[in-house]
Amino acid sequence: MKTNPASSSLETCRVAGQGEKALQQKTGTKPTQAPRQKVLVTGGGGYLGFSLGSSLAKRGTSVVLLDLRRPHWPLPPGTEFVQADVRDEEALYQAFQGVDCVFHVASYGMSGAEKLQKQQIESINVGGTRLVINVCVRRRVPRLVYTSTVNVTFGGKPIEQGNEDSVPYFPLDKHMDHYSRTKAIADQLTLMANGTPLLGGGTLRTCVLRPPGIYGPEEQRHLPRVASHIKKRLFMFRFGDRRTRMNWVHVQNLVQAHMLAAEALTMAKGYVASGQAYYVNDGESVNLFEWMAPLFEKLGYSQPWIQVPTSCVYLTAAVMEYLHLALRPICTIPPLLTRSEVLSVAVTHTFQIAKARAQLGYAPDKFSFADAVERYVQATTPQRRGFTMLTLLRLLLLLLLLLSLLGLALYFLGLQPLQGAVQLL
Ligand SMILES: NC(=O)c1ccc[n+]([C@@H]2O[C@H](COP(=O)([O-])OP(=O)(O)OC[C@H]3O[C@@H](n4cnc5c(N)ncnc54)[C@H](O)[C@@H]3O)[C@@H](O)[C@H]2O)c1
Repeated sequence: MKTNPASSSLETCRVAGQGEKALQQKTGTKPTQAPRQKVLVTGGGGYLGFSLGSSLAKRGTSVVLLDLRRPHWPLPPGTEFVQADVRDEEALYQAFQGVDCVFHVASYGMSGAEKLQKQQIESINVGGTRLVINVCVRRRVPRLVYTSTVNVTFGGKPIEQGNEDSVPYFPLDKHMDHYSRTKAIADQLTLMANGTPLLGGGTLRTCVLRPPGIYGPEEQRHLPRVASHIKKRLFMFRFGDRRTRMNWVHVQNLVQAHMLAAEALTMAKGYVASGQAYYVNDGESVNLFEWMAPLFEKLGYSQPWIQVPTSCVYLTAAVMEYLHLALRPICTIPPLLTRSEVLSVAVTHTFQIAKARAQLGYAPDKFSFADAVERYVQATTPQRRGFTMLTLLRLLLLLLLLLSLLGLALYFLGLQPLQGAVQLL
């Protein structure tokens, strides 16, 4: 993985707890060498969490990766894996011992079928965050960085070059998916916890980072899913205006932002990030279908060429969501797309990173999506296929399915999903 030259060293960011400082004054002792810093990353088995933990460990920090599941990758030196649930307070209490900074990265329900598991999403994203905050206070962890998302302010209405002051939280009751709603609650809980006194002395300082979609080598969530849809010829369709824009962030840029945010919660940096939110992205706005062009190219498939009205795609997504829920007791049919995913593609939502640049010193490196695709294609067996009769048959079947789903939608759902579609027209 490419190293990040722009990220500054975390060795300088250890903040002695107030009790520790008092002890030094009392005894008149001065530490000759700063003790090794220890941080904990929840969701440390996931893509961002593991990349962050590995980068921190490379800089000499002792890292605890806490996750329900083991990382796919071998643990690098300086890291320790703790298998635990962020909803298990006792497990968190054990794991947070001696930790200086918690990066709360774990979350659930971001994409695909997970998106519809409401209870699970709520208990992990909201309940888990509450416990993480409580245990920081009980364990005297002075810094907490929360990985939020742009979805806390984006709910399907256009946002162009929004910033932390210009765009308010999207109303909680209007969010189209539970993931975004619960991330918004967790984002606010984290910011509200800023300034909480720690048990036994000191103050908890918190901040939140709001990234858009994450990409990079070996990314597991978006790229393989989209690639599999492309290989099944489901991405012959495109929708949305060609002028629609969104941001992306390379994992290493996001790692850089997390490290800088942790540093900016220290006295050395005047606690500048204390209680602050930051949008973080690569500093570029792109159209999704143009941005994904290298993926089609490298997989050997043609670009999506059939333009479908967004309202049709939205309706189909609504039907697929309802079907998924209705059939759940019998079988699992993961929705190809959810309504909020359709809106993410079809509605412009771009954000400035000026605040992160100015306050954190964030300076995104230039990365290309094509490189991530190259790595993905090398790791999988590319299968180039021609436009055969079988493909044509599949396409016809798909069109038939879309039409039947539309019919079903009109029949069963009445006007509710139609209203959303009409707004899009
Ligand atoms: N991937 C994106 O495009 C994207 C975009 C915006 C924001 N984010 C945010 O970035 C963070 C990391 O995303 P990622 O792409 O690395 O996701 P990921 O799914 O790879 O990682 C999340 C990790 O959280 C773990 N987890 C889930 N429930 C848990 C629980 N109860 N206890 C402990 N661990 C649990 C999962 O096992 C997983 O390893 C998340 O907070 C996400 O909301 C991601």
